[in-house]
Amino acid sequence: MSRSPATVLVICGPGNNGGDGLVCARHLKLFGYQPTIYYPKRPNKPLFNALVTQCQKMDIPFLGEMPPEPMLIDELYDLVVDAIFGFSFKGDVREPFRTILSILNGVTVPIASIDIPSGSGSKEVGSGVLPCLEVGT
Ligand SMILES: NC(=O)C1=CN([C@@H]2O[C@H](COP(=O)(O)OP(=O)(O)OC[C@H]3O[C@@H](n4cnc5c(N)ncnc54)[C@H](OP(=O)(O)O)[C@@H]3O)[C@@H](O)[C@H]2O)[C@H](O)CC1
Repeated sequence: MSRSPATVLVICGPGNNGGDGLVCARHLKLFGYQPTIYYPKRPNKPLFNALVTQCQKMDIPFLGEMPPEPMLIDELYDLVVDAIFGFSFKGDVREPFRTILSILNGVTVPIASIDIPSGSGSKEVGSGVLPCLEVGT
């Protein structure tokens, strides 16, 4: 990690894997890291709304857009947390996640995947993102 505090981009998907990402961001902040969240497709359910509120109250920023180039992610963040899809991913990956996964496949900073690498088994993204670490839940 090159910055102090280290910066972490947490990318959250629309299901419980994404919810785990929101919890992860909160804990990162509590442990002194500098998380930023990208959460493009938010289910309108009380649990997820509450998790978002908790992050907002802890002043964790939410990005409005995915950084468009892998190089930009490499410049701004020390680590990416992939909380996009877990075990309920199926079929061909749909937008906006198709673009997101292809950008992630170009980054050189470490990627930590929650549960499993997002997009595993998809034809478009091969074996999914290539994490340096998988964290089971
Ligand atoms: N006991 C446990 O094991 C626990 C695991 N947890 C974590 O939760 C995930 C599984 O959560 P789940 O909500 O079932 O599913 P996912 O987060 O993996 O994803 C579901 C959403 O993904 C969308 N989806 C699925 N396939 C695609 C695709 N090809 N393209 C785009 N989007 C896709 C899906 O959308 P639909 O439109 O299909 O509905 C869902 O929105 C598990 O892996 C753990 O990380 C929990 O923390 C609880 C305990």
